[in-house]
Amino acid sequence: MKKFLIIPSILSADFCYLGNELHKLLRAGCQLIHFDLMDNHYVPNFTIGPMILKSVKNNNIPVFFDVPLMASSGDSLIPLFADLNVKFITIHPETTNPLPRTIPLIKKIGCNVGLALNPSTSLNCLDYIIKELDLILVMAVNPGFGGQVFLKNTFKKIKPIRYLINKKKSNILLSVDGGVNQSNILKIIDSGADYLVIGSAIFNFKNYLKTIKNFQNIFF
Ligand SMILES: O=C(CO)[C@H](O)[C@H](O)COP(=O)(O)O
Ligand SMILES: [Co+2]
Repeated sequence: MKKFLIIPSILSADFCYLGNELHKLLRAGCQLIHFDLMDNHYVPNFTIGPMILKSVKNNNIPVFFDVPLMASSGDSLIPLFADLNVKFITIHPETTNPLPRTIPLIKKIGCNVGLALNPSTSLNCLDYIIKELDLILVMAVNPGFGGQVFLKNTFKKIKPIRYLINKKKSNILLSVDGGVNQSNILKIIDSGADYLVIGSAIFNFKNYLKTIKNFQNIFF
């Protein structure tokens, strides 16, 4: 059976009870949490920033974060995430300096490097940079909102990336984000995803433990 990990996308959580939401996810076995930073400029929505992660850390909630920077001034935000239990900082190539200048900023603060590919972003941007990456985040929706429909063309992107990673015998993780649910998760895993980022198909249900177990039992 292929190994995969469910990564809850906190965008769909109830922010009034964020600590409680994180504890519920921990009880459901999720330690890595996807935290989209949105600036209402690069994407037409606004979320939360590093202050919240600081509060999570100060309250000793033992989670780690994958932080996609959906923000126009992506580079200037990177240092703000140092020492906040951030495992991956994931950048959109459209938002940064040339990637060879941005990637060292992420490594400097001890985080792993993720690259996000929007539905319209070509795979060509991987050519010169793939060996610097720890994670490729394939966006299956246009970034900005939870609860959108998975774009079927995404499969045409997941498969060649998986092929490329395997060909290079690389450990890069392949993550898929947007519109993942019970009816498409199996096909997404079969196409080669390691991480499944899931928002509404977890948070729309009361019992996260049961919902996440149902996703994990998909092979049985
Ligand atoms: O990056 C995102 C939106 O830009 C979210 O992570 C993504 O949409 C997850 O939510 P859902 O599973 O509800 O689609
Ligand atoms: Co996301």
